[in-house]
Amino acid sequence: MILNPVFHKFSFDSRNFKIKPLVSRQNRPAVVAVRASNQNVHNDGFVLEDVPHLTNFLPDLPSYPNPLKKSQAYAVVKQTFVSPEDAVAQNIVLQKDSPRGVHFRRAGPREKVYFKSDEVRACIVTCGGLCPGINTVIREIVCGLSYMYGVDEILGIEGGYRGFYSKNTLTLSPKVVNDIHKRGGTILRTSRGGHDTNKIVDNIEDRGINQVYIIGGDGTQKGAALIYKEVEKRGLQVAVAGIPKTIDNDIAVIDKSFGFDTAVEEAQRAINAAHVEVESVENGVGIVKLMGRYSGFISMYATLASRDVDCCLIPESPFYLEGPGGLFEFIERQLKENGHMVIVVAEGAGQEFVAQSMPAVDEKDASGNRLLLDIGLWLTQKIKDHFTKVQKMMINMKYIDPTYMIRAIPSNGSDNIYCTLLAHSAVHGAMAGFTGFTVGPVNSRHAYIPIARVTETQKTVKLTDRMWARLLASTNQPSFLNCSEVLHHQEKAGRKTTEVINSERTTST
Ligand SMILES: Nc1ncnc2c1ncn2[C@@H]1O[C@H](COP(=O)(O)OP(=O)(O)OP(=O)(O)O)[C@@H](O)[C@H]1O
Ligand SMILES: O=P(O)(O)OC[C@H]1O[C@](O)(CO)[C@@H](O)[C@@H]1O
Ligand SMILES: [Mg+2]
Repeated sequence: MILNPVFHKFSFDSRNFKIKPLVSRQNRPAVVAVRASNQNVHNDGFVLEDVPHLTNFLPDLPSYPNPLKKSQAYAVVKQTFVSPEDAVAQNIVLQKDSPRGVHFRRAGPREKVYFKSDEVRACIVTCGGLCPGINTVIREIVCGLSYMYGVDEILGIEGGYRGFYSKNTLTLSPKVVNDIHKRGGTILRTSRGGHDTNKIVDNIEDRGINQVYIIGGDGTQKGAALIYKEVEKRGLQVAVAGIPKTIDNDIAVIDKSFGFDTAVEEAQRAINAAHVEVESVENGVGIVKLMGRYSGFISMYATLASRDVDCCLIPESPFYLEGPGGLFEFIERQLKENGHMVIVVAEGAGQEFVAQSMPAVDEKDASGNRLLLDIGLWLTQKIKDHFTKVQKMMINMKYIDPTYMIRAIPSNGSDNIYCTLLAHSAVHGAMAGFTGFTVGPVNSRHAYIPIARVTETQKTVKLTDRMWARLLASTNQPSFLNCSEVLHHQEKAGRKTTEVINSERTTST
């Protein structure tokens, strides 16, 4: 496991159960002793990967009783505050003798806060691509700060990171954000590129901002980590909270990113349209392209949800067209047996094929992300050419690219609830003085996670996990790989990524 210096390691004192700092030995993970039975102290490998706190660099910061104590919303809650000892386990499937492993601090309100409500000046910024639910997160940060903590100074930074120094701010209040969850996109607007840490932190200082809520994907979270470090260097009382956003669901550690379920649901409409089209003609072949740069999660889940998909192609699983076990052979068989078929392809799949048939282009967006070649159009043409020219067989090809339509819709009910939990967790964390953290559910429990932990690797579909096997079993498509090739591919794709992800999730769901 890779440990970053910003990780703070603590141990549980087995007698009074106070968390106390543990001296780090050459940056090795903290292995601590806890009382496993009333007599024996076991070294059972409990590790808490904690997030920074403002008092780490501002030790004299005063604290105050949490105003939630007086909140009508929490008036009858049995346990308003999360115990400081509560931790969320990263691995919940264990064997009798396995070490207890990595834990994160449980998210939620704390007994003490490190900001007086009338001294909070918060800001919210959204960066990177769109995703359903961003407006809901904005709404719930604003309402959460206002209704739970009595904060009334909340600024919206317009147009992503560069908005800190190149745009005016919006004043946000519960009234302003009341209806925004019904709209797709982000009312604050977004951008790629333009992250200048010093200029951003200068601006934070100039505006007297002391809580920064940053909604965005892996790139955004890397930017948030730099902002946190600069804030710490300057010794500012500024809490930096990251809220992970990505439609690709490629953020490590957390169970799932918000908007993902909405995207999978919306993808059903495109898949259904493709199915209706190809079912109604002779030799109909439908292709639906879905988002997913490096991770095929939307495609995999949309396929599993649909049952009208005959073949799903994702970036993690190399495929081939010709010969035994190839895509053409499978299409031919499906057409002979059913008269039609539907293929779902993730936009990042088969990029190496498309690149071979095009003059070399290596374009990047403003954030430095490689721009993808259009696998959907390429595949459509290849299939058409093969069946009409080589097989002398007429096929009816229908290509649907709903990618931006899926990303631009408002979030569904369950994502809205999820967004509320994320926003509230971020607000409670910042008010409690935590900083340099990302929030998110780990095994269904919301946790504060060190930012570096979610940016050190991207989550991808593991071909060796049971979920991909379930998909193959459901579609009965070719796997395109035998077992040894899968492992070889995983190795080529980056041993580190595989190892880290495997160590994050040792169990297959
Ligand atoms: N390594 C980095 N360090 C600092 N800032 C970064 C870094 N990578 C990206 N950013 C900044 O984060 C913002 C968003 O990054 P990016 O465009 O990669 O989207 P993202 O947050 O990864 O979201 P998504 O990929 O889901 O659309 C941009 O303003 C970019 O400048
Ligand atoms: O909005 P842009 O810059 O076209 O980016 C599209 C990319 O953004 C993502 O939606 C991630 O946010 C990817 O799935 C997609 O490749
Ligand atoms: Mg990204």
